[in-house]
Amino acid sequence: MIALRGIEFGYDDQPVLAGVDLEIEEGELVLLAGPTGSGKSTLLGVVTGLVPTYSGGTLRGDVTWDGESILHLPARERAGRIGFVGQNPAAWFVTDTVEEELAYAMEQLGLPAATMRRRVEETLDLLGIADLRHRDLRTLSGGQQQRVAIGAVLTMHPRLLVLDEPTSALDPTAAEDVLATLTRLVHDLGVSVLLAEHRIERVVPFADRMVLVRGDGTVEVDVPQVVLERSPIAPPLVDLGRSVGWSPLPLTVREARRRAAALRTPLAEALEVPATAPTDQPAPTGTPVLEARGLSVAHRTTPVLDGVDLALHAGHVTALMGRNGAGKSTLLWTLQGRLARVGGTLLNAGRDPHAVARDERRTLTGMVPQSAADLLYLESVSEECVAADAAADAEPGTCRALLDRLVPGLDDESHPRDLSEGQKLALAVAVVLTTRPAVLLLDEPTRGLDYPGKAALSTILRELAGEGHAVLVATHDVEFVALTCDRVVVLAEGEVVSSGPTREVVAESPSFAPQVTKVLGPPWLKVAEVEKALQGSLA
Ligand SMILES: Nc1ncnc2c1ncn2[C@@H]1O[C@H](COP(=O)(O)OP(=O)(O)OP(=O)(O)O)[C@@H](O)[C@H]1O
Ligand SMILES: Nc1ncnc2c1ncn2[C@@H]1O[C@H](COP(=O)(O)OP(=O)(O)OP(=O)(O)O)[C@@H](O)[C@H]1O
Repeated sequence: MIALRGIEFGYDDQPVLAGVDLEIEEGELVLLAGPTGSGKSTLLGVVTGLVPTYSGGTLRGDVTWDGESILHLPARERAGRIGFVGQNPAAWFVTDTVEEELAYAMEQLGLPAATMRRRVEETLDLLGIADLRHRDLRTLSGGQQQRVAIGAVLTMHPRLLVLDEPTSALDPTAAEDVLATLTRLVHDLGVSVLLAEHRIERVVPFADRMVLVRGDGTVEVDVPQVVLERSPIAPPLVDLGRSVGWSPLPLTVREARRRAAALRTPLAEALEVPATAPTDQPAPTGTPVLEARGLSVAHRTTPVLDGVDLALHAGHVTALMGRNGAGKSTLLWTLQGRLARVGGTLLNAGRDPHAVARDERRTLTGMVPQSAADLLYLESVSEECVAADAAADAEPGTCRALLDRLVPGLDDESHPRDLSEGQKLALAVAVVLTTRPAVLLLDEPTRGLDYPGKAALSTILRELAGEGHAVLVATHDVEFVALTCDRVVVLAEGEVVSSGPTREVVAESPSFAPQVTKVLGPPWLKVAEVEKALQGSLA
């Protein structure tokens, strides 16, 4: 259906894509993966036509649709057949309400009113957003926005859907629902899907083929099984498979569980030995750094948080999880002090953050917001880093060193606006971490980060905790939680519905359990724990 031939693309003297050939057939779901900043969004842009029209840069090669070149067909004329949802869907909204947004693209195509009406209704149901239909787009949570954006392109019935990290803001259940919906379109209607994603554990089970963009701008294209044999980008299941020598590699939890039978005895034995059994941080004791009691918060007249109790202790990393729209971002901004509450008490180091002046709040609490790029306002990576060091009175080079751990080797002179999403996020995280606040709040800090980047963030947060900081991470990334967090607090409809040690909370929940727990059962959470236990039992 669509074919890329000999695609080369770059900015001035910086090559991004170096000779990409790719064909996508009708009714195929193709997963695009690769390191942060490797060129995934760029490749999607070549397909939609947004690159090079809006990106600048030089493009060589050809793009054909049913055999005819569309290289010079502008993006808006490709839009009827190629539907695109970008990494930051809210930035693309053109109307005010959910219903208007779903109808907008069809109006542009001049479809009859009755058709539009029917497709809006179908789409609201397909994506489970019927109750949001009259809502103002600006008041939606991140995950709600992502679903509306996907719905808005589906109404056009495109033959090819191009999606950039479509599940990054979705809770695990919503992500599975959206992927199941896409798969149904692929199987039943012959729609094709090209989808870039970092959390490939979510997509691999649905993918027909996988494209790995290597760091040098070339690609490897094959079935996921083959690409993952050697890929530096691999989900925990594949890491586990490689570690214990499974071949072929299992791609689904179900396959892995069958293979895992042989591990049960040695793992059970390892549990009996203190040196090889997984251990948890002892439960926090003493006075918390930050304590909220009975917090209630409303957006205008709509109650969002209802009687939330939460305590953050020095030395601990806590995860805040829960469905899209549960109130996680609202809670973080309330703890930070920006949002007013209608009830309850809140103390950070003995003070009420809402009552302190805005500038001083920043010294009490570090906050990486969901749209992390909002924190970046200077002209280059190095200016951001130098300013962050100066503002925090940190040793020169501190921010840059943090950044290099998250995404190595960014050019000092790059403009933050030109960074990939993951690079922007890493820079914003580095800027906030440089101030080393006693309390650190992060809202979905793994979007756009590859597995090595996430592992580095995990290590950095553990180090900060080790030095006595208190950290709270709102996230849907169950694998990151398993790797990083001691405790988990789950919100549902503005109330805390469960909280406790990570191992207990996620083991009890089919949607929050990481892959290792799903395959091996509790108490196993991480590949490293399994490796340690098996080495111990062989020794
Ligand atoms: N306008 C620009 N000028 C110079 N370099 C750019 C520009 N836009 C993007 N880049 C660079 O091109 C490379 C590819 O970016 P792209 O957004 O395609 O990466 P990605 O693989 O999608 O990353 P992520 O995983 O973070 O989403 C990055 O190194 C980025 O810094
Ligand atoms: N300004 C606003 N006016 C009205 N309702 C709002 C406003 N901002 C947020 N909401 C609603 O409050 C609820 C909680 O939103 P919040 O962003 O805190 O959720 P979340 O748990 O962070 O969601 P996600 O996981 O999707 O990011 C949602 O139903 C959201 O639609």
